[in-house]
Amino acid sequence: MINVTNPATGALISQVLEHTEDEIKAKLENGEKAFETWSSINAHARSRLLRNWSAIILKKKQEIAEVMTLENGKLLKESLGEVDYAVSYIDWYSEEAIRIYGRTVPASAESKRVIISRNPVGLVAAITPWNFPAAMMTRKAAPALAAGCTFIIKPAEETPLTTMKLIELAHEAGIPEEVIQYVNGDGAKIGSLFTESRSVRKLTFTGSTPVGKLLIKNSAQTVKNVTMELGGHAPLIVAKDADIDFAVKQTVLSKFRNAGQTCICANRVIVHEDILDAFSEKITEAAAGLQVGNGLVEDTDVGPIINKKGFEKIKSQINDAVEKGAEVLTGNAYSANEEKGTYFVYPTVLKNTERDMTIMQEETFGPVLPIISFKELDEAVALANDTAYGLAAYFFTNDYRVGTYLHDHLDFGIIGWNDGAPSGAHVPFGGMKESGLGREGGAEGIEPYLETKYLSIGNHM
Ligand SMILES: NC(=O)c1ccc[n+]([C@@H]2O[C@H](COP(=O)([O-])OP(=O)(O)OC[C@H]3O[C@@H](n4cnc5c(N)ncnc54)[C@H](O)[C@@H]3O)[C@@H](O)[C@H]2O)c1
Ligand SMILES: N[C@@H](CC=O)C(=O)O
Repeated sequence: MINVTNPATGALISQVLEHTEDEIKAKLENGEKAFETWSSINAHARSRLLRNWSAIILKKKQEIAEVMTLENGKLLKESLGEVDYAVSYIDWYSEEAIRIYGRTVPASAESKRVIISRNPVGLVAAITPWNFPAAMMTRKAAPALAAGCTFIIKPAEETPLTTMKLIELAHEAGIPEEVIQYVNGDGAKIGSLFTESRSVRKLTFTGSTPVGKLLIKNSAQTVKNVTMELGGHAPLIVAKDADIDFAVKQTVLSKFRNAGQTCICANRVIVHEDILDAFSEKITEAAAGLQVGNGLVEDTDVGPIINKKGFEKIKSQINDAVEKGAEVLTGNAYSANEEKGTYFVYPTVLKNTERDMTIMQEETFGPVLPIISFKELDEAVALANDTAYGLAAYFFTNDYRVGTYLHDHLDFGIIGWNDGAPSGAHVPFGGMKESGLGREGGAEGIEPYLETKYLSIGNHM
């Protein structure tokens, strides 16, 4: 049994049954069998079913958002926004379902014809994290179902309820039970069952880089197609000419959303030395004004940290930075109750940070903003690229030459130029280097669910 608790209060919300190994294997078999029928239904019918699903979700938006806030802790307004964000993936891929085109290619002989078709890969297994329990699920399920694949998901143990609700609604919308399924239980155990299974033809994962690497390695046993959306360590560069007030607003949005527990959160702020004091003062004032508390309370700006492990990681990064000489401009304050299991971190701004501090090397996943200064642009680029990660990067400038230079030189999959919130169903989301493989969203996001089949017809008239 998995206990699902509210990270803001420690209260038990629900107990969820863990699936046994036999049950999981049976579900994988059912998913594989259902592929035969689901993949042969015409694309317009699949598109209509996806539209039914999104309409039903929107009718239950408030209920789903409340469940999400209870199990994840994020602000209710952020949960409501996430339901819309999750639905936008279903809507986008309901439209892409009817635009999966093949090609004909001029043959090399008069007696031949060549046809290239795009076909669904088969049963898709997904493993998702707790930080976006609705959107990370639909970003995978919607393109999979649109392409004609069947789908099975293991949500994070911390937040299974949102996923279970969305899948119940998919069935209510008319999508057959074996076409979209969930299993609950331990990540490592279910991960092994997914990677070992020959029924699963594709694995899609969002979560930490170490787990992603393990899944890539284990998927080699059955040569599975994989998509990996892993960790980030986003730099945010503020150039000398930037509109400081605008940059501060966007940095707050990027950094403190979901209490800093977002893979594309700004993790290091790199500010030109001429505006360092002005920027630091303004961002400190903005961060210090944020209210920390329960996401169900209207005035809250920053909710709880998901669990003790996340809390300890954030605290140790702040301590390491302070020990190595960082100046605390605000924060470095906590409200933790071990007995209840509730952990809050007050928005923290650190100045005088250095490259050798852990916070400048690793993903924080918390509301902490370290600032480092630069003089020349190539120095800012070197600092930004000095990481094994390559998910998102941001910069603020109104000088097109600075902007295009930064765009050309930053090694990241997602770039926000004067934009702290670049995500969307219509764009390809994903990272370079150890931040992942493949893209989700946009026209690119359906590609990983399709195989290319080539037909050569000979002896033609
Ligand atoms: N890219 C993202 O959106 C994202 C999301 C969540 C966490 N993270 C990163 O990961 C860190 C730790 O968070 P976490 O512990 O929730 O992430 P995690 O990678 O451990 O968990 C994500 C998902 O993977 C599952 N999982 C765990 N171990 C597994 C295994 N061996 N095989 C298969 N599945 C497994 C979990 O049950 C969960 O569903 C965070 O601090 C953050 O840096 C990134
Ligand atoms: N925050 C991401 C998801 C991963 O954390 C998004 O914007 O989609």
